[in-house]
Amino acid sequence: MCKVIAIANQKGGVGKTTTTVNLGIGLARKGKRVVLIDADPQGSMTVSLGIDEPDKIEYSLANVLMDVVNEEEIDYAKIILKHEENIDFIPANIELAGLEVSMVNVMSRELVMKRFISNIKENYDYILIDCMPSLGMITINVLVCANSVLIPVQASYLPVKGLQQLIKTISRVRRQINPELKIEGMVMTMVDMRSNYTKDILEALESTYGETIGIFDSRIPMSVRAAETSAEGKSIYIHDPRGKVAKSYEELTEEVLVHE
Ligand SMILES: Nc1ncnc2c1ncn2[C@@H]1O[C@H](COP(=O)(O)OP(=O)(O)OP(=O)(O)O)[C@@H](O)[C@H]1O
Ligand SMILES: [Mg+2]
Repeated sequence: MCKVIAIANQKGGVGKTTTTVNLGIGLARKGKRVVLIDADPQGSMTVSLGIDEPDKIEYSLANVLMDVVNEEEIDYAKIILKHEENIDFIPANIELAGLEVSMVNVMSRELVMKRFISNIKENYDYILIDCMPSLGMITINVLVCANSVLIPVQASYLPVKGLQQLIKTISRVRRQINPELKIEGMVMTMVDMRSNYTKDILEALESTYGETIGIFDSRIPMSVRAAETSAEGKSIYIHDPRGKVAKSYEELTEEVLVHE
C-alpha cells in the first residue's frame, strides 16, 4: 500500500523542503520505493535535488496537472526524474503559480492532483509532497490526495496563530472531501537547545498540541550543514553523514515508518 504524505505549513522557511528531501531519501535508504513531488512554484525541492534552473524544465508538475484537466495523455517517462540516491521526483517551477490561477474555473478542481497520483501510486510505497507556503488551490489539491500531513514547525518563535489556521484547513478538507486525512504529527526544525526561548516554545507546543496532533520525538537541530545540502543537490546523509542533522532525520524516518 502506498502512503501519501503532505509536508505542509503555510509559514515560509520552516524546513518543509529540507524535511521532504531528507525524510524521502531516509525512507529510500530503508528500502522503500519513494517519489517526491515538488508542489511549490519556487521549485526549491527541484533545486535541492540537483536541478539548478527549474524554470527551464519544459514538462513539470504544472504541465502534468494541466494534462489531467484537459484529459490528455501524461508522459510519465518525462515527468518522473531519477535522483542518484534511489528516489524518483517530479519537478515544479514558476508555471505552477499560473496554474493556481487558471484552475479556478476547472470542474472538480480540488481533485486534479488526486487523479494524477492515482496513476502512479502502485509503483511506490511513499509519495511525499512538498507544499508551498500558502493554503491555495494547489495545497488544497495536495491535502485532498494525501493520507496524512506532516507539519514542520520552526522552534524559534511561537507559531500558534498560523498553526490554528492550518489545522482548520485540514479539518475542512477532512469534512468536505477527504475524511481519511490524518495528521502525521509536527516535527520541530531548526532547534537550538542552548536557547531558553526555544525550550519555552517546545514546552508550550507540547502542552497545546502534544495530545491532539502529536509531536515527533525526533527534533531537527539548527545547523549550517542542513542549509548547505540544498546547494549541493544531495541529502544530508551524503553531505554530513555523521552529523547531528543526519542522525535526527534518520530518527524521524524510523518514527514515520512506525506510523505505517
Ligand atoms: N536544520 C536546519 N538548520 C539550519 N538551517 C536549515 C535547517 N533546515 C533548513 N534550513 C535552511 O532554512 C531555509 C528554509 O528551509 P526550507 O527551504 O526547507 O523551508 P521551507 O519551509 O521549505 O521554505 P518555503 O516556505 O520557502 O518553501 C533554507 O535555507 C534551508 O537550507
Ligand atoms: Mg519549501
